[in-house]
Amino acid sequence: MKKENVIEAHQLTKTFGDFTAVNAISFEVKKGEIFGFLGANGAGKTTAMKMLIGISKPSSGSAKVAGFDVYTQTESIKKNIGYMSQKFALYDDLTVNENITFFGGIYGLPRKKIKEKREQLVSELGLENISNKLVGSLPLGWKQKLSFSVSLLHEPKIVFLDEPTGGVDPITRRQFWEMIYKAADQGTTIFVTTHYMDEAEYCDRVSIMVEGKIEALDTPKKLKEQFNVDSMNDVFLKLARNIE
Ligand SMILES: Nc1ncnc2c1ncn2[C@@H]1O[C@H](COP(=O)(O)OP(=O)(O)OP(=O)(O)O)[C@@H](O)[C@H]1O
Repeated sequence: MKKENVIEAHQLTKTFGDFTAVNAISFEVKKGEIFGFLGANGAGKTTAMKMLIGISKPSSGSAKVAGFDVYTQTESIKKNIGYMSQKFALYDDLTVNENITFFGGIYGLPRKKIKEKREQLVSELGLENISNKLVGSLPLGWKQKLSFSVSLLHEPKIVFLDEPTGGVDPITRRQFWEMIYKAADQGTTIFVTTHYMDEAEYCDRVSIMVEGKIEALDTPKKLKEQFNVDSMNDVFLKLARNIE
C-alpha cells in the first residue's frame, strides 16, 4: 500500500522585497518518513519551514501540511504538528515536571492525560531523580531530548525539528536520533534540518537547498550514486561547488 503524503509543497515561494529567500520549491513527504532538509547558512530552510508550520504566509505557490492549506488553515496545522528548535526550547526556570505540565496545557491536553504523559515521559527518559530540578540546571543534551519529547506530547502527525542537535556531543546526538527513529516507527513524520552531515545519512530522504532552490532530493544512497561520492558531506560540497 502506498503511504499517504503528509506534506505537499508546490512551487512554494517567499520573497522579501526584491529578494527571493525560497524560490519555487516542490516536494512531498510521506507518513512516517524522516525527511532531512539541508542547506548552507542562509539557503532558505528556516523561511521554508516557517511557511510550512503556518507562521509565515507564502508569496506564491501552494502547500498542504497534514492535509491542511498553509494559506487558510494555519490553526489546524498548528494543532497537528510539533516544533522544536535549538533556540526555542523549554523554560529554564521551570522544573522538568512543570515544563511538561505547562506545554501539555498549551497543547490543550486534559489534566489526566498530562499526568499520564508526564509519568511516561519521565520514566522513558530516566529522569525520575531529577524531575523536580529546574530545566536550566540540566546538560544541553538532556534539555534537547526533553524538548523533543515535549514536542510530541500532543501526538502530532508531523514534527518539525530545526537543528535539534546543535552543540551536543556525538553520543548524545546518536541517542537523540534513536528517539527520532522510534517516533518515526510509530508513524510520526519527521522533518529535520541539520548541519551535521552524518545525520543526513540517517534520513530516509534528503533535500539540499542552495540559494532558495532545492537542487537535489533523494535517498542518501541515491544522492551518493548520483554525485559519485562516498559521503553526504561530499554530496553537499560538490553541489555547493557546482552552483558557484
Ligand atoms: N524577515 C526577513 N526579511 C528579510 N530577509 C529575510 C527575512 N528572513 C530571512 N531572510 C533572508 O532570507 C535568507 C534565508 O534565510 P533563512 O533563515 O531561511 O536561511 P537558513 O537556510 O535557515 O539559514 P540558517 O541555517 O543560517 O538558519 C537569508 O538571506 C536571510 O537573510
